[in-house]
Formats: sequence, structure tokens, C-alpha cells
Amino acid sequence: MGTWREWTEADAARWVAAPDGEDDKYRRGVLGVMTGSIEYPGAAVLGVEAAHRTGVGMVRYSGPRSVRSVVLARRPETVTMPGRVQAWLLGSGIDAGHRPFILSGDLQHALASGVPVVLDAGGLDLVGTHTAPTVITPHARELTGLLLSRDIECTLEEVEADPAAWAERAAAELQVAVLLKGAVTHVCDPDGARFTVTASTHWLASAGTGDVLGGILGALVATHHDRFEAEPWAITRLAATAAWVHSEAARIASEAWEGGPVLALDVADHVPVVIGRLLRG
Ligand SMILES: NC(=O)C1=CN([C@@H]2O[C@H](COP(=O)(O)OP(=O)(O)OC[C@H]3O[C@@H](n4cnc5c(N)ncnc54)[C@H](O)[C@@H]3O)[C@@H](O)[C@H]2O)[C@@H](O)CC1
Ligand SMILES: Nc1ncnc2c1ncn2[C@@H]1O[C@H](COP(=O)(O)OP(=O)(O)O)[C@@H](O)[C@H]1O
Repeated sequence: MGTWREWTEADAARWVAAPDGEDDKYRRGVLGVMTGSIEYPGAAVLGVEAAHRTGVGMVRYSGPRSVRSVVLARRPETVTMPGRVQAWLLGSGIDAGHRPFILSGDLQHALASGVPVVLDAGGLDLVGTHTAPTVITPHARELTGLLLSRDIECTLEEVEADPAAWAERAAAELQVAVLLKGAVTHVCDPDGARFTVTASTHWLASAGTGDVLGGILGALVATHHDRFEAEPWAITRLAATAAWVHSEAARIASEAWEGGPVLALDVADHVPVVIGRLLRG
């Protein structure tokens, strides 16, 4: 097994970017988001909110009409017209077992577009159906299910007992970057990068915080789209940075409540403070 290194604030600071005078919304990067469903509309709201808060040129959301309405009610900045994107966030709040026919087609179309992809939750099973730079963001139960579906024998207990080894195994077998969520998040890729992010607070263990992480990561990938050609390994560093920003936002949010509980939207709300501090150095 390789050597794992804790991702630091100084590392994260190298992977956040502010716009300059040459930028416009398209040059900064457009994130396409296909998340949420009638069953889980909240996941779409959380991911879109987090992406906006991370700082991206535009978020294009695609999903069921009723979900579009709740996304727009929270964030009218979101564009729901189809168009070009520089990165995709796919799968949060989608049930892979009950994907409508049209959604399956839209997901395949997104994957075939060739831009970097963040695959979460109900999009995880699509890994390997495309060649674009990809990071998958499972928790232990999801990783177990994914590996079993590829005929790799494992149990949830085994994955939970040794997340580092199973994250490495998944990266090697699936040939993508892996961000395995938990109290310690393991981020690795088939090229040997291995980073941990130790959560600042266990209040993060609540519904929807993973959807927020997906939004942060999607936005970071979209805003660094021009780096991928020269640095194909960028997606692994961006994933570690997203986990670090997420953890730090949760810490600041909890401190604002005297160490009290943090909800997923609180995490998203505190992302700009973290990005601002990283940029200021
Ligand atoms: N507000 C929202 O819309 C949210 C949507 N979410 C979405 O919900 C979907 C399912 O995500 P999960 O992380 O829950 O998937 P899991 O694979 O963890 O769980 C799948 C199912 O297993 C059952 N289960 C597992 N452990 C259980 C336990 N200890 N007690 C009771 N039931 C248990 C639950 O019925 C659950 O629905 C994903 O698409 C995710 O993105 C979640 O992120 C939570 C928030
Ligand atoms: N015990 C814990 N302590 C700290 N952070 C945790 C703990 N358990 C999970 N997390 C973090 O909380 C988030 C949960 O994501 P996920 O499991 O996808 O939840 P959801 O599907 O409800 O959004 C991840 O970022 C994970 O790293």
C-alpha cells in the first residue's frame, strides 16, 4: 500500500482561483449539474448552492421540472437552459435503480461530452462508460456496492475497517480518481496520489453534507478546466481540496453556533469564507 499524506491548508490554497480582469462567466468555467429527483429534490438544491458558493462562472442545472423549480427558488442565478459546460456533476439524489429512460440518455450524453466528471451516488455505476477525467465520490456503502457490481468481492465491514486499501483498490480497478467519504476522507488515483482529509467536526455526519461536497468539487473542477490538459492528475488534487474546504466550512459553521450542530446548508453557506481565506493566504 502507498503512503498517505494529510492534505493541508497550503495544499488547498494552490487549487482555488479567483477571477481576474480577463475573465467572464464562460471563461471562468460552467458547471453542468444533473442531480436530484422527485424523490430527492433536496440533493439538487444542496449541490447547486454549494457550487455557487465555491465560485464558478455559471451553474447549468438539468433535472425534473419540479426540482428545477426548487433549485431556482433557492438560487435564481442558476441557468436551466441546456448549453456547453466545462465540467459535470452527476448523480447526487438520483436512484440508480430507478433512472427514467430520458435521464439515462442525458447522463450518457454528458459522459460522452469529454469534459471532466464528478460521479456521485446514483451516477456511480456509470464509471468506466467514458474516458474523460473522472472522480467518484462514494461513501463506504456505495463503494462496497460498486465493487461488488464489478465482481470484486468485499463487504461493508471490510471497506469500513480499511478504507485506504479499498479506495486504492477501487482507483486501480476502475482507473479513476476516488474520493471515499468518512470521518477521514481518502482521496487517491491510479497514478499513486494518496491524500487524507480528517474531518474537523463529526457534526458533518448528517444528511445532505455529501451533496454539498459534490457541489464544491464540481465547481473547483469547472474553474480549473483549462489545467486538465497539462495536468491530467489535477482532479485528484481538486478532490482533496474540496474535502478540505468542506471540512473547514463545517468547522467555521459549528464555531458560529458555539460548537453546536451543523446542517448541510450551513456548510455551503460558510464555503465563501474558506475560499476567501485561502485566496488571501
Ligand atoms: N436532502 C436530500 O435530498 C438528500 C438526498 N440524499 C440522496 O439520497 C440518496 C441515498 O443516499 P444514502 O447515502 O442514504 O445511500 P445509502 O447507500 O447509505 O443508503 C441506501 C438506503 O439504505 C438504507 N439504510 C442504510 N443504512 C441504514 C441505517 N443505518 N438505518 C436505516 N436505513 C439505512 C436506507 O433506506 C437508505 O435509503 C443519494 O442519492 C443521496 O444523494 C442524501 O444525500 C441525503 C440528503
Ligand atoms: N463520523 C463522521 N465525522 C466527520 N465527517 C463525516 C462522518 N461521517 C461522514 N462524514 C462526512 O460527511 C459527508 C457525508 O456524505 P454522504 O455520506 O454522501 O451523506 P449524504 O448522502 O447524506 O449527503 C462526507 O463528506 C463525509 O466525509
